[in-house]
Amino acid sequence: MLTDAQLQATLETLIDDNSGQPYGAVWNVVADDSRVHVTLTLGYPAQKQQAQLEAKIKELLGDSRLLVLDIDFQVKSQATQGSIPGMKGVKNIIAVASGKGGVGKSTTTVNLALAMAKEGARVGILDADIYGPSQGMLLGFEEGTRPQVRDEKFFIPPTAFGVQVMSMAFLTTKDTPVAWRGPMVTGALMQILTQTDWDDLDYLFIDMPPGTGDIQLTLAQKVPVAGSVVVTTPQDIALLDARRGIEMFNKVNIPVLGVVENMSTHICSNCGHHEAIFGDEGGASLAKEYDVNVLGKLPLSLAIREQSDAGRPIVVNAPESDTAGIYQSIARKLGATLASQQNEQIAMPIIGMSDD
Ligand SMILES: Nc1ncnc2c1ncn2[C@@H]1O[C@H](COP(=O)(O)OP(=O)(O)OP(=O)(O)O)[C@@H](O)[C@H]1O
Repeated sequence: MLTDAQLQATLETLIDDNSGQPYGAVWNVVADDSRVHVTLTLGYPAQKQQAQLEAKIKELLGDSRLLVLDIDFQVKSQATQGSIPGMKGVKNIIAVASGKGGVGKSTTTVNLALAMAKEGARVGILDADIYGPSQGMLLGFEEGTRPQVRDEKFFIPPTAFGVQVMSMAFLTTKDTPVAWRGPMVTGALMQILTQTDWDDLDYLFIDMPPGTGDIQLTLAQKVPVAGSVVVTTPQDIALLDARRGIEMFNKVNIPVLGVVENMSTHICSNCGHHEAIFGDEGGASLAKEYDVNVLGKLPLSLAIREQSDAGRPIVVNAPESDTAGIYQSIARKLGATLASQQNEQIAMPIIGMSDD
């Protein structure tokens, strides 16, 4: 029988699918005659991997004793671009952007946020897509939803499926934002961001306005972002636009944690056949050119659209579906990539809420 130290050393060599690297020294093993109790402490949440990891560990150790696996995690605040002070109540802000509209950025944001919450994290969404705020609809909020206000100063974000949500749409009528000019938009968004009473979030996802114009650039400079995700479709033109998205983040020193390729293949609803109508290497070549990862590819799927439209995104509506599994995998990879930045924010100054 292997000693605890030997078991631990073996586990350290196991490859973490989410980072592509060995797990390393994140294991603690305590064994007796009848059972092996393994605790894994990660820098990102991975609760949904419990069964899969148990199977991998059993196979690797080849030990006949009962295996008990606890997966713990501790999300750390990563540094922000130019060391901008972080936000109170939020460990890491992740900006989700696209070079152009309609590629599925909002759908990707909501499903990734919900997937991250299912992995065990505390998650929020800020809908900064001023020209087409859709997070309220995607999460099934009634039209006219308004946040509660505390001390006449702070918004308490409404929650859906355990995720805290704020949107410009909760504060305006349908026609208001159209007339807004750039500086007003960024000013209003910064105000919403800093005046929201975010409650102890590991990750706050920002659904950015589509495109790479002044508003997006100003937001990327002002919001204390730890990392970004660029959503693209495989068509060439969208990829060209996605390049601009990556370049924008590079310009302001925000790490691009990865690319999500949306509507990547078509799945026939009759026979289930996958077809890459727009080619299947677009995201990969983009990622190679800019040295970023493709975090995952989502199919063009009727279920994604229908369930989003119905206010129950697929990750909560059909959590065991293959598509929900892809979002879970992307969420974990995103968390692992962010945690591996080795850029932890130390003695973080904080902006935003205060009770003074
Ligand atoms: N993988 C997918 N399969 C099928 N439909 C999808 C998929 N992803 C998004 N959609 C649908 O495409 C439309 C556009 O998606 P979404 O609103 O998320 O895009 P967006 O990039 O945020 O758009 P905008 O730039 O206008 O905010 C929606 O009707 C959505 O349901």
